[in-house]
Amino acid sequence: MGEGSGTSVAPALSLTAITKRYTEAPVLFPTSLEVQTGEFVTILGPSGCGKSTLLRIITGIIEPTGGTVRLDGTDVTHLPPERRDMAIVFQSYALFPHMSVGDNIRFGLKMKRIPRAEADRRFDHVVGICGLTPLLRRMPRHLSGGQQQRVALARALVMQPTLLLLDEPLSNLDAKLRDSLREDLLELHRETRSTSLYVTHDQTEAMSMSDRIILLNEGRVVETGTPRDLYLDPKMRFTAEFLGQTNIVPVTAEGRSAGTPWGQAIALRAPAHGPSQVSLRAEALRISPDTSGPATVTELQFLGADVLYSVDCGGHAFRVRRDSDAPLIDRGTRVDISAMGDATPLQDTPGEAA
Ligand SMILES: Nc1ncnc2c1ncn2[C@@H]1O[C@H](COP(=O)(O)OP(=O)(O)OP(=O)(O)O)[C@@H](O)[C@H]1O
Repeated sequence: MGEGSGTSVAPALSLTAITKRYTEAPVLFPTSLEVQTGEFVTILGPSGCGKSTLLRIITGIIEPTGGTVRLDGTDVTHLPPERRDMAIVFQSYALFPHMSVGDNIRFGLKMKRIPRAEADRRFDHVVGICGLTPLLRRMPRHLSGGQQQRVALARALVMQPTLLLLDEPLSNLDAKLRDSLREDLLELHRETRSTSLYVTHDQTEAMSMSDRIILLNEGRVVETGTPRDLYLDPKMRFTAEFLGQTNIVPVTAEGRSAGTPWGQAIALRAPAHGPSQVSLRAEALRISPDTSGPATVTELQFLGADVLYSVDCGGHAFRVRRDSDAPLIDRGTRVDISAMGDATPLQDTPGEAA
């Protein structure tokens, strides 16, 4: 991976107009994406959206119906998996059961005939940062799930692949272990400066780990961006609803301004005309008791740090989050409602039922 002097460096991975049909119906519509060297990118989407299909195409387990896969600028579309410089960590740890932890990690280095001194250097480095030194002589069956996944990760990292693929690697672990391994994964990514493509249906994992998220639905890229951009300023309705909890609010737009069901004019970040929709997060809405207010509290849930209110406003249901140290507002109370900040008009994704 040369740093071209002044010339642009090819992305570690680039997919151009990848399509896939197993039978009649397309599973992937023309899909293009790039992962730059050193990036941590997540492909996020609900079950059945085509994540595994895309991953299998990237690894070379299946061929796409159309399009091109490039690794560091080289076309690998028709190369078998073993000739692609990638390593993959699966949700099932897939360690060799008859080999010790140390031998599992060394296996790939031997297969690739990496010279002894270089192999030892890489092995020591990765084992050290993965915290596996005390476990090197153990057999996989004597390890916990979290430890096995750490070994699988070390086995992949030691190969220093152009691309590290992580296929739902945390989904077999319990919630607490998942949180701590998530932090470890990020630290490892930074320390090894690997280029990582993470695949998950879990929006919390995607938001907390990624430099960028590629959101997939029904075989199409819906939207791509940093977790912050996708959460705070989604352009697509699907994005707004998939990431966190939000209110899809019907508005009447006139250029850069839109009228809400409670009669407030809110600023739009992009112009729109006529009936439109915007996403307003539960924390972006405010309510306060007001006997002549346009809304009524229908439900409240105490969640610890905050209280989630359900509010009815002219037949529309909205959710509003308030700090729990603010005075509680009882069910049945009339309230005034307002939105903080501006909003982006949402678009429906192609193929999505309107
Ligand atoms: N071998 C196959 N033959 C026919 N259809 C398939 C095949 N593999 C997957 N599909 C279909 O392709 C679509 C996408 O499946 P895929 O496994 O890629 O989704 P996914 O996002 O990885 O889902 P999950 O998170 O549930 O694994 C689904 O409708 C699935 O039924």
